[in-house]
Amino acid sequence: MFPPPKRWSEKYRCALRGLAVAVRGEDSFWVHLPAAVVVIGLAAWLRVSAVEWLLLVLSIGVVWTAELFNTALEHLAKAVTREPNDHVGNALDVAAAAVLVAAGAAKVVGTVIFATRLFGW
Ligand SMILES: Nc1ncnc2c1ncn2[C@@H]1O[C@H](COP(=O)(O)OP(=O)(O)OP(=O)(O)O)[C@@H](O)[C@H]1O
Repeated sequence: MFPPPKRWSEKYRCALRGLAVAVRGEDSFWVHLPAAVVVIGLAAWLRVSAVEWLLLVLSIGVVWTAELFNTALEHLAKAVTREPNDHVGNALDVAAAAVLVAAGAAKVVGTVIFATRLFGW
């Protein structure tokens, strides 16, 4: 939105628009979204503890946050140049690595919590 919004309600609207832009434009969200639904459903079914709920919600939030920053960088990169550029390439690869790290950590958290409940680890 330009000029930048002054009121908080407009700032929230911008943030929600950003979320919609990212979810609509980025295929990865169509993996993250069902994954989050499955994790929440499984957590409810297995009646995980409050601390486990917090870890799972935090993990989902960290993955989504990383993916949102990654998407933001992709948009910025396209605005800066469409030509091959080593710095742009590195920036995009580092942002993608952030998603990979967050998703890997979330996978470990989910596996440990659910395996403990399902198989009594
Ligand atoms: N301008 C550029 N200069 C150098 N490398 C680039 C550039 N643009 C993209 N790349 C390389 O291509 C990779 C994918 O870029 P980008 O994420 O923008 O593509 P995409 O196909 O839109 O990805 P996604 O499917 O995640 O939206 C980057 O990680 C980077 O390695």
